[in-house]
Amino acid sequence: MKVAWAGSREAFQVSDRMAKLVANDPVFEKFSKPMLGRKELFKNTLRKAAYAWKLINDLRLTEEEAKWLRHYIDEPNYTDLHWEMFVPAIEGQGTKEQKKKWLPLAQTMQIIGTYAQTELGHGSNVQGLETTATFDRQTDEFVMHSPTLTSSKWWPGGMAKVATHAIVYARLIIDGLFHGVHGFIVQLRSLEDHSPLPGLTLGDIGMKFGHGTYNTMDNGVLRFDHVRIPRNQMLMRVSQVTKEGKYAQSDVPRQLLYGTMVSVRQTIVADASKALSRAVCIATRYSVVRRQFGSRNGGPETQVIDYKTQQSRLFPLLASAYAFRFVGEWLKSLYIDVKQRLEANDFSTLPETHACTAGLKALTTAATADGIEECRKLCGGHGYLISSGLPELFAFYVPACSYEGENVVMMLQVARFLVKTVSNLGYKQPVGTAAYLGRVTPLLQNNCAVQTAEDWLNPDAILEAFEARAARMVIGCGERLAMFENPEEGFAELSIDLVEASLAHCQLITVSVFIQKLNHEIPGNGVKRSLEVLCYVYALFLLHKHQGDFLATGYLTPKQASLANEQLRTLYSKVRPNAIAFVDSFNHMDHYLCSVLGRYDGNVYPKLYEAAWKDPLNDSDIVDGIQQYVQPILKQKLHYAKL
Ligand SMILES: CCCCCCCCCCCCCCCCCCCCCCCCCCC/C=C/C(=O)SCCNC(=O)CCNC(=O)[C@H](O)C(C)(C)COP(=O)(O)OP(=O)(O)OC[C@H]1O[C@@H](n2cnc3c(N)ncnc32)[C@H](O)[C@@H]1OP(=O)(O)O
Ligand SMILES: Cc1cc2nc3c(=O)[nH]c(=O)nc-3n(C[C@H](O)[C@H](O)[C@H](O)COP(=O)(O)OP(=O)(O)OC[C@H]3O[C@@H](n4cnc5c(N)ncnc54)[C@H](O)[C@@H]3O)c2cc1C
Repeated sequence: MKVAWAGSREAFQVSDRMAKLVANDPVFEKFSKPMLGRKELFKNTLRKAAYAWKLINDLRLTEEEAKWLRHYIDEPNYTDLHWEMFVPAIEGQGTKEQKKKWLPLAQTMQIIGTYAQTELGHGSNVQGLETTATFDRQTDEFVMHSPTLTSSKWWPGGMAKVATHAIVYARLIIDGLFHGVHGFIVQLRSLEDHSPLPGLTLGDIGMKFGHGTYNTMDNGVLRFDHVRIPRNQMLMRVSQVTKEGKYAQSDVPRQLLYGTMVSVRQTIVADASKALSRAVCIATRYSVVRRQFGSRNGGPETQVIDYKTQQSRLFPLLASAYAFRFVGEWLKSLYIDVKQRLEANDFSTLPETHACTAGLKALTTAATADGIEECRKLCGGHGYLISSGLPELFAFYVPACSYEGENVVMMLQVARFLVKTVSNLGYKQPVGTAAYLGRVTPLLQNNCAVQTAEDWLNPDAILEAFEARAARMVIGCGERLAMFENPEEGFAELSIDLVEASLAHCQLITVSVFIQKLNHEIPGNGVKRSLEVLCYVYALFLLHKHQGDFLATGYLTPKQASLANEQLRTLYSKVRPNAIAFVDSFNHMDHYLCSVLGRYDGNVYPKLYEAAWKDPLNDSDIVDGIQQYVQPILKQKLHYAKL
């Protein structure tokens, strides 16, 4: 199962080696992070990043190994933006000459970059950005300027204190004419003494949710006061500005400007399973150790994992972790394919890839953030302790619902893709993830054939149910949209239904990828049978959670929906004996989990007790402030005492 989770034996070996490297190195200790002040926390992260970079070079780690190293160090930091956004932006949007100049500098970290798109006033609406880049023909330069307070760049990671360069998104203006938003490479700091360059105001935007997690990152604010950059620092693969100030667009579609976001959204989907599996591992191990009620004749109480209600909250999350792992793997291969096509100027699959990355980013991050919080509650009161590992994990993870495309805004992008697909049905056969929309007649006419709970243990029945639900919701939206004279007004009016239809479409993708995985790629019958159980749990849990959709679209009868639920209960009993094996297969080491509740050895109570004594308040019996503020209250005799 470890191999099935990792993807291959080699992948398992690489990640396992890096997990051990990090766990065994005291530099990467992280238990004390929540006790550190902001400055210490930040400096500590700088130190770890420098040490990690040295390790990567000294040990000549491959890119794959370096990624795992970063993963297990488990600390958001400036290098994330450098590697995940700055470098890909140059790769995807730079010309050959620009790549030749900038990539070697970036890849050796002689310059450190960030991605400065969001502003104080606009994040989701990229076309609404206000920063200007005005071409000056006399000097062959762009003048970067922040004309309003709301045009201040706001949020870019690593920008406040570390980055030497940024890809800045700004409105291109030539001779007073606006030519849309474009990316520009801008130097922010001196490479000699790291001071901000003239004309720039740079700072940190302040503390964020949670303590020891995202505050390791210096998310920044940046303002320009007529800062000049050479013309050749506009990223010019999509559009070019000549020395004479002529604006030209190549055959490359404008959407490629958004390409870096496609790349990172794919990474975010691949990472969702890592965060969810971590929370599920903690909650499952603890649920086996924790006992409440049910003692008979003085015997042990019941392990909380044996309560059906606990199983009904925990096991769907366990199954979701596996589902997200497989859909992440699948999306990565889709992305690698589109990347190769884009390099060869084939843009045909970009719209579908955009819809998949946007929609799956929204689906997986929302479910993972909610799932981590559910795991915290599954651990009862102890889940609220920092030492459980869950509060900090939640604080670290939850901004994924907002960054890289706010989740609802992303689902609306999927909706645009689906509406377009449906309106083209007469003359263009849909392919890939939308292929089912080409079979609307049977999907709208045939109803579910399930008659017994056993009938639900059938991938074809499940797939057809998810296809019919999604098709009926999407087509229904299409029909209602057609009644509006103004399509944009209709889209806004129906946006709630459109978001629900997009979610149904994305859930269909996750379910079908899980089923595909079982059909083709699982080594070993035992592993395959166990994963089948999880696949059914995932699908039937979604069916139960969204049974309103399945019933309202008329595909299922109430009886069939309740048979699905009956089957789900039976499936929980099949998951139970393997629950610990399922979470051990994630191969999360104690160092990575950083949780006294999720320890591999199950030695929870002594370690929980021990962790409490490490709190600085326990350094002495009488702490600072007691004598000054508590003792006087105890000793005073005021009139309230008489009441
Ligand atoms: C201490 C430890 C140290 C470790 C040290 C290690 C050392 C070094 C290690 C080296 C090793 C290397 C590896 C390191 C790896 C590190 C791993 C790190 C893992 C972390 C991964 C996660 C990173 C997360 C970081 C988070 C930071 C966050 C960043 C951000 O948030 S950036 C800002 C993001 N902003 C948004 O997403 C904005 C959202 N808005 C939009 O996208 C758009 O405005 C819109 C789409 C909503 C609307 O667009 P528009 O107004 O143009 O309108 P439309 O008409 O809707 O669209 C037009 C048209 O375009 C199509 N379209 C839209 N978007 C896209 C797209 N993206 N792609 C393609 N097409 C698109 C749309 O469909 C329309 O098409 P059409 O006209 O209909 O055809
Ligand atoms: C931790 C973190 C790190 C970040 N790092 C970076 C970075 O490195 N670089 C960078 O450039 N940015 C970064 N960002 C910014 C991030 O990309 C934006 O916050 C994100 O894109 C959301 O945009 P917004 O803040 O404008 O939200 P808004 O769009 O203002 O969202 C507010 C609400 O309005 C709703 N809404 C907005 N538009 C619509 C619509 N059309 N229809 C219906 N509802 C709508 C949303 O659903 C949401 O509920 C980061 C953010 C965070 C939290």
